[in-house]
Amino acid sequence: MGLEIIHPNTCIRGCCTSDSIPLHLPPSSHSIFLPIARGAESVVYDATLDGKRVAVKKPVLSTSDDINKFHKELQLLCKLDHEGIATLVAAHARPPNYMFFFKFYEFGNLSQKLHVEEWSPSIDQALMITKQLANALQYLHNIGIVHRDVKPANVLLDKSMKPHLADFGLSEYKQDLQKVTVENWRSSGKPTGGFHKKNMVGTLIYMAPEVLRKEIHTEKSDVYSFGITINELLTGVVPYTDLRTEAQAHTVLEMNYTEQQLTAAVVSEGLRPALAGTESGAPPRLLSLIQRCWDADTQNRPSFDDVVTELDLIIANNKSFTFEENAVTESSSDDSTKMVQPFRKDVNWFFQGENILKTGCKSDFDVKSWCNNSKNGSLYIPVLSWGSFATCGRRETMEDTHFLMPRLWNENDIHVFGIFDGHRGGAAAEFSVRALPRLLQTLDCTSSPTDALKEAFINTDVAFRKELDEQRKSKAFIQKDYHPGCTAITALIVQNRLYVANAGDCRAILCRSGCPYPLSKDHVASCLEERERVTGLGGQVKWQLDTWRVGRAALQVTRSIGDDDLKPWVTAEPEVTETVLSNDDEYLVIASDGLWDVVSNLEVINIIKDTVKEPGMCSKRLATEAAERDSNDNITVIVVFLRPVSTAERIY
Ligand SMILES: Nc1ncnc2c1ncn2[C@@H]1O[C@H](COP(=O)(O)OP(=O)(O)OP(=O)(O)O)[C@@H](O)[C@H]1O
Ligand SMILES: [Mn+2]
Ligand SMILES: [Mn+2]
Repeated sequence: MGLEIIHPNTCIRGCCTSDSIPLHLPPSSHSIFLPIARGAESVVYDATLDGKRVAVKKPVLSTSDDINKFHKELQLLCKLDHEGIATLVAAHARPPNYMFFFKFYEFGNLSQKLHVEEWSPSIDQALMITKQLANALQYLHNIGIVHRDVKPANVLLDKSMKPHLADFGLSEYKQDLQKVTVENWRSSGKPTGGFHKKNMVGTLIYMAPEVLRKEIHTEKSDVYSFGITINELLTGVVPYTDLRTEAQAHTVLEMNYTEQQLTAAVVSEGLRPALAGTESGAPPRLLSLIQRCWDADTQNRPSFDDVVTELDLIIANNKSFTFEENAVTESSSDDSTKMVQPFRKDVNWFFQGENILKTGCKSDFDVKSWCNNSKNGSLYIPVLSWGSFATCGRRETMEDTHFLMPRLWNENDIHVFGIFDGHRGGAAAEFSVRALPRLLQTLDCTSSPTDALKEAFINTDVAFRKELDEQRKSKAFIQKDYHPGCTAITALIVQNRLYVANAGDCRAILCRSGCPYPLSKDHVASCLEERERVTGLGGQVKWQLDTWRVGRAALQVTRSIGDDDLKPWVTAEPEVTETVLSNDDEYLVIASDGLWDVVSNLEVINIIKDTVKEPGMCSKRLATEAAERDSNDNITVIVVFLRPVSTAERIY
């Protein structure tokens, strides 16, 4: 910053000083714009300082305690200098304005990224974030500071997805912890007041048992919160909702802990969030590190020095895993290679799908050609909100996957959503959920949306089968009769037009003027048209057991990605419908057959009618209903509202 430091560079009281960070600023140096977040104790604004974008944190100062707290936080921030910690670039610490100026972190906080944007990091990204965060905490602990509020909402991400630990509002020096803990709990004597209200609510799920028991907070309490945070990063699941991994969807959905019950369970029953599975691509050593971090006994938790050492080993092994995935495994006496061995037979299909475009990724596609740019102001543009819910239901494994990609290409009026329902294993669904949206974004500029969707489906199928073939050839433990596949449905919204591409028996419907309006047709062998298409191509369809089925594999669906033993009959070419949206269109429901098997189109509309009008809640309600009706399949539901919903309808 070219900002001049005005001497003496101190706060009004003289207790905060810095050689490099300006502590009072001329009013002309900065402009403050809209708030980006309202925290419990501050409002954070988008702002510029000396021409550069910054985030300004203005604490709510209502008592003299609040002002003391501001000075304490500033003193502390002036001492910190680490790339894994949000950088304070300036402060203003004189009445009437008390403000912190931070470097602006473009990608917001990790909690938003995971749960609002539903970002799911690759294992390499997750490991990078884990390592940087551990480095930052190691640095803090080594200079004698305990953060005390480690959680995804306090991890800010920059453009390259590097994490920066923020929010030192609760931090303390180690030597002061005992005193502070006692004071804090004493002042929380009032049932709703003080520390309890401010510092407990919202962060409860990251708090270590000793903190919940109101015993002394130590630096090991940060280790616990770190463990919970990293597990959340790997699973994408908010702690204790555990929804993606539970077998009995309906009982879990109704399991609604009160804060007290949760506290009791964490403290005395050792309850923890569901640990990430190896299907997340996480090395088993990382999973066991997480468990050690959240051990009930502080003595069993590693220090951050230990965490960092262990992470270095895990990352080194992970590299050899991802780069040598196809290599022949040779026996080796090296200990670290042995750890990796059990992993090599599991191909990470998410990862394979993600890497589809490593080479030849061109993006000269001018998507604007899809939009109607006429000055005609009467063009109807739906206002979207979206949510999803996925559960494995009564099955033991989850073979459904889905993605939500609103504002594709950063275009306000282009959005894509999709569901993949795997069969004969999850590989095709895992591969496709990453590959298809990527392929869609790199098509050449002449395609119409309909053709682009068709091409994306077909290219995904070709790429998946090619990858499978390569895995087979490289003797990567894949059996000869392994022919995974998945059905796929994708809804693309471009301004007022909705395109639904479907291959298989997922389904999308629109609620138009209160009635269900189908947007896709199920491709199953019991449908005469499809049966004729398959036999026309020389494929076999036979009545077996209870229904029509295709080929030796006896597949019920007639279109899919993968299923290479049934190509070309079971084609990946989707049928695409185009619908012009108007103000009559309320919402879109896309789901895997786990829902449609037991809930009809009309019932879906009726269920949403008496559910809180929030898309995530509606999705969950539909999936719960299907689970309760004994759907014996995985269930994935996406709900997209196409009109703004009034607050009254939301709260209800
Ligand atoms: N430098 C920054 N760049 C971008 N966004 C930021 C920045 N600092 C804060 N934010 C946003 O503001 C939110 C609140 O910031 P912070 O946690 O520092 O405030 P707080 O009032 O202490 O919040 P809490 O309610 O967690 O106590 C962050 O979660 C983040 O979304
Ligand atoms: Mn915060
Ligand atoms: Mn805070």
